[in-house]
Amino acid sequence: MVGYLKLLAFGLIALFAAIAANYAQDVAYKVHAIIIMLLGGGLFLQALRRIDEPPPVVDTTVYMDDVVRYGVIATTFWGLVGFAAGTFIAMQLAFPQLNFEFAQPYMNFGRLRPLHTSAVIFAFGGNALIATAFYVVQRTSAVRLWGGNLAWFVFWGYNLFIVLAATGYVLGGTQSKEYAEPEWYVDWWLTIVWLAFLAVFLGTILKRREPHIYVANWFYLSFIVTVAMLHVVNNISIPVSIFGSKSVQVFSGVQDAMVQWWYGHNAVGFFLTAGFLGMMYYFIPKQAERPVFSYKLSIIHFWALIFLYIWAGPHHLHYTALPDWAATLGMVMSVILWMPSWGGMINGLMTLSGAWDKLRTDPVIRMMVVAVGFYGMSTFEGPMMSIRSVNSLSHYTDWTIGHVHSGALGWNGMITFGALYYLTPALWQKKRLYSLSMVSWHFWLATIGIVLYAAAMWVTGIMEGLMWREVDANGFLVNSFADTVAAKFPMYVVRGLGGVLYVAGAVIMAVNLYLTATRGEAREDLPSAATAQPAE
Ligand code: HEM
Ligand code: HEM
Ligand SMILES: [Cu+2]
Repeated sequence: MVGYLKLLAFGLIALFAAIAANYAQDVAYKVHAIIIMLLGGGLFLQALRRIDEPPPVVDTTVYMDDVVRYGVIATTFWGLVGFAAGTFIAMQLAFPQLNFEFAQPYMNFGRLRPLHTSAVIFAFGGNALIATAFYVVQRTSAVRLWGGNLAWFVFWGYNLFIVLAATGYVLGGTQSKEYAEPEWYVDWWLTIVWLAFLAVFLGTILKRREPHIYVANWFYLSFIVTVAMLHVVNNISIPVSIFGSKSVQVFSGVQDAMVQWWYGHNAVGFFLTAGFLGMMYYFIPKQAERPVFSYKLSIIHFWALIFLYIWAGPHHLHYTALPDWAATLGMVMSVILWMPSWGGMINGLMTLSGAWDKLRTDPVIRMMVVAVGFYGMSTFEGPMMSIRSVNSLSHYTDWTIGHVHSGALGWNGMITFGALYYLTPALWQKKRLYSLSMVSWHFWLATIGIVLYAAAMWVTGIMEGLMWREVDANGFLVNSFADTVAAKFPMYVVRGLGGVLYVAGAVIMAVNLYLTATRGEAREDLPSAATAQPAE
């Protein structure tokens, strides 16, 4: 019966996608319709071939780790794609000739930039968050994921979203909202996938065998719930036609700007921070083999963090049409936010107390510690940049870009690498990583890459901010905009070099993880595979 329903569903999807492809009004929509049509058709054929097969027997007494393994692979893959894209657009800024004439308009900076941001945040970061959330919630609840194959739907559905988003940008399908570029139908699809993610996560928590809900799960849950809310509100728009990608935003003017930055800032707060703190709270104690430094602190900074973040968005809109009181409110909340942010940093770092020697012996721990250090640094810099007078210098300059990447490369990147290094041997039942010296290489390449990136951006950012302000004795501006662009050239090359080092480190990681999975020494005991074990 289920088999026939599947046939019907996939058949209808393929049919409607074919109709949509036929009537498509723009190329992004057409390509997307064709992708869905092929996918629906393929799934239809697969369902047809399996129609008489009994459903496979699944051992429900063990953790559902296959989907996490796929997540680890997807994270590594998208990381490489996103970092390479970042390095390429960094080079485009230094050498505009790289906006190749033959590839216009598909590969110009304007289209590749959102490809980069979405690839690193949503594809790399999102897959890392989904995979680790699935891993952590099972281990800390001592039950298998709720919802059977729903977890697979989340994984594949999310990655389909990524493919639609990325191809859309290159083909010019975008609603021009930063970090929310995908058009309406892609947004709808993500909403469905995200609700399924929430259901799997919450369902697992509800059926847990461990009475306590470990703090990492609090962070993951707040991330999933808040992102759902942000995504839906920020993307309220009316399609111009159901056969085209264009849509019209419901909000306009300063309201639209405020909704956009309420979304944008909280994407930082809940996607790039709360979710990754969930990762920190599980993998650092595990890797260090030490309990969390202060459980009380983790609860206090959790509530403070989620209460404060939601108000801070207006710091992106200083000196705009947004009323001053709103910008001031955002600024004040941002400055206070420094405290709970550092609460998290302190808790992460101090978890190592009594195990500091591991910094010397374990490069994975070193990676995690540097991640937390960069988290602390960017959450000091952020509140500072929120102050109106500081922002009047930093806004529109590369200082912002430097801030972004000390958070992104340092915190999100490094903590994810640490989690991947922990997960790969654990999931492929290996005694240890293939090579620790490769981890060391990765660590140094990435760290030097970040330092080059951030330092170059501080220099260019403050330089251009000051150049824009410079006036002569008569009060005329001294520099034209083009002067500032020319002055930045050397630093843009340095940033590009930083990117090359960062990508090189990630390639080494990918090779190391692959060799760990294929050639690592097998581990016989499988203590973590059974849900009958106590929570860990
Ligand atoms: C090899 C590593 C990377 C390089 C070389 C790189 C390079 C770049 C470049 C050149 C830009 C455009 C800057 C501009 O418009 O002036 C950019 C923007 C951005 N990147 Fe990266 N990136 C890298 C990794 C990452 C990672 C890992 C993340 C997130 C997890 C990230 C998040 C972002 C964001 C959010 C922006 C937009 C910033 C803004 O609009 O203020 N990047 N990146
Ligand atoms: C207490 C924490 C933080 C505060 C108060 C804060 C504050 C700020 C401020 C004031 C800006 C510049 C706005 C502008 O002039 O346009 C900014 C930009 C940004 N920050 Fe942070 N930040 C914090 C932490 C982080 C972290 C940890 C990350 C990344 C993991 C991050 C990612 C970003 C991004 C992506 C932007 C660029 C947005 C854009 O214009 O495209 N921030 N932040
Ligand atoms: Cu912000």
